[in-house]
Amino acid sequence: MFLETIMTPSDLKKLTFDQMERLAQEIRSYLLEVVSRTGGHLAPNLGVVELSIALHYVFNSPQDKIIWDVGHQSYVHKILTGRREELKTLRQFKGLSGFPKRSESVHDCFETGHSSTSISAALGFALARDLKQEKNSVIAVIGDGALTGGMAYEALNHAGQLGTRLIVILNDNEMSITRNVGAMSGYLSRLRTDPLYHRSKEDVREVLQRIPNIGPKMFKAAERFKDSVKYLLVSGMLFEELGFTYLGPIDGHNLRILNQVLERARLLPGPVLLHVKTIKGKGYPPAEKQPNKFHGIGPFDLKTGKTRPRRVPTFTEVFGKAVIKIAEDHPELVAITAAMSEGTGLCEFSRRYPRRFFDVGIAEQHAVTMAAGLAQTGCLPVVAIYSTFLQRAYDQIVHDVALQNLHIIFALDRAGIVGEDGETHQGVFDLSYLRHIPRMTVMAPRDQSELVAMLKSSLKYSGPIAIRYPRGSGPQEEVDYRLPVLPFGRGELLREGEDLVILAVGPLVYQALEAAEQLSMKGKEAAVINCRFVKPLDEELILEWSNRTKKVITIEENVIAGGFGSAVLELLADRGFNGEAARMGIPDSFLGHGAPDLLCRSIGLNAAGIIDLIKSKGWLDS
Ligand SMILES: Cc1ncc(C[n+]2csc(CCOP(=O)(O)OP(=O)(O)O)c2C)c(N)n1
Ligand SMILES: CC(=O)[C@@H](O)[C@H](O)COP(=O)(O)O
Ligand SMILES: [Mg+2]
Repeated sequence: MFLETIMTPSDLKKLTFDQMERLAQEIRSYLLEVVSRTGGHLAPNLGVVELSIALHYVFNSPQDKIIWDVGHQSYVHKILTGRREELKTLRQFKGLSGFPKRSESVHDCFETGHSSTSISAALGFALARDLKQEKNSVIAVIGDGALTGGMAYEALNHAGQLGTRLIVILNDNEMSITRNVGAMSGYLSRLRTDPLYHRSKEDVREVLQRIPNIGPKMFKAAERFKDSVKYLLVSGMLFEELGFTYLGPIDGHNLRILNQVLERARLLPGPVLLHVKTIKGKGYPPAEKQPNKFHGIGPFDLKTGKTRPRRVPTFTEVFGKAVIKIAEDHPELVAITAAMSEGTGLCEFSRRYPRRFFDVGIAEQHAVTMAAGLAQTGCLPVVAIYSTFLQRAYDQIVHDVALQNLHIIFALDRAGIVGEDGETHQGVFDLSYLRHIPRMTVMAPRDQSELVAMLKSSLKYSGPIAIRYPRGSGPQEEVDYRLPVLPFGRGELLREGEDLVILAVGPLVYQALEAAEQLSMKGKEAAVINCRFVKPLDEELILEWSNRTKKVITIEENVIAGGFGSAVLELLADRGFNGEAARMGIPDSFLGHGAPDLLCRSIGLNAAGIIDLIKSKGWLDS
């Protein structure tokens, strides 16, 4: 077993190519053994086994900097940099992160998680190196999906102009999470497959020279239009025009070729783009066949590739069904995703309404402003973007949507604690980054049926509307799709009580009810309000019960700073409230990875935490 001999990248350099090929097989088996138990991003990592080995063979991390775009494909890098054993704790509470983490290793030089950041970061490393007159290499590994993110072009544009030494490795497996989209994807596939694109200028000269009489003249004429010749016949013209030396496309599973071309790239003076062709899920037939399913997967049966069936409908599934039902009666409704059609539940919608479905690629900013154009022209866009990824489009929401007061429905999936994806993916800022935007409506359903009601109600409201809901199954096994339109801005009194009031947002309502039951057994009666609207607040209901009990607790799956609780404190302060209030939510720090209930418990964001808070305030005794 060569795998056990690899503790640092330098151990790799002792191996022959044949031994490295054996190592690649061992790594694949190990990935399958571990990820089938822990869950994780299996297919992306199976696709970069040889590339990761070759990178650490040719370059000298940590002196040479390797930045993994998105970073979901960094498990092999972690195995090669001394974390083979810790991989067994992958994505578990206090275990190894599923993304690069500087606290884990010096070889993780930059943290990623959101897409398309690697080239910008790499350019930063390269420029700092140049300023310090150092000589190390800087490498960004970016996927074809991540290359649909606009930030990548901002960086390519800048790097190409500066001409600094930088290596961008385009890991092209023709997949984002689902099949890749966009004109760039089409260009890359031509680079991969069209023989014409593989010819060099010399080949063209030879071909044209063979044509008697006119051949040489043609070549001279073509020479004059060198761009067209270069564009037509030299591979990777787009990148060359941006100032990069384009190498490839090469087989990303051939260690000898990888090592040879990486060695060449290492010695080139300016920015280089190496186009590498890989197979997402390579080496595990179920993943090769369904790279989307195995992009990010829960624990699964290695023999069958099957995951544990889920009984309770997820918020995502309910959203997907409800938006189709609504679309049947509203031809103006269009649905938009940013490369997350499966994750947001829009696949069936895309099949039913292909002309009313848009997958923009990993381009959240573009998605929002395109929605603004659609809304301005009579469509009703439903923009389904994870809470964390919508952070990318904050200014577009303010500048292109709210300012023009456009009627757009933002479906914020994965809002709240997502769990195993950790800090970069927790959807815990949206209540804070949305509620202060003028004209914005912000809602949070307590369960799947209320999500349906909010979607339907949003048709009757005006302006920009955000509905935020969590990852995974909701509390209901049966969903009622017939709920009536909700009264705008109104909360729901779920329980009366004279001793205190708990104002809860989303599914945390059920933790509040649980706490109220426990308090009742201690002789205290808590009122519980389902605060469906984070903006506008139901001021009347909140003030009534705050003044009545004089003790207020707010609880939300959002950072405490600037969230729902802050909005309530602002209201109470403005209205001269003279009681006591306490906020519960995510503390002012980044929440790591682990199972959501463990993470909630770790910060007391549950019924027990509510009781503990009440005890700490001495409210049980008063
Ligand atoms: C800003 C942002 N939007 C969406 C995502 C979700 N996401 C994670 S990986 C991925 C696809 C990446 O495709 P690619 O870069 O080709 O990598 P591959 O998985 O194919 O190796 C997407 C859309 C993200 N991480 N960041
Ligand atoms: C790496 C990445 O950003 C996505 O794959 C993300 O992990 C998907 O999250 P869900 O599993 O919640 O859809
Ligand atoms: Mg890809």
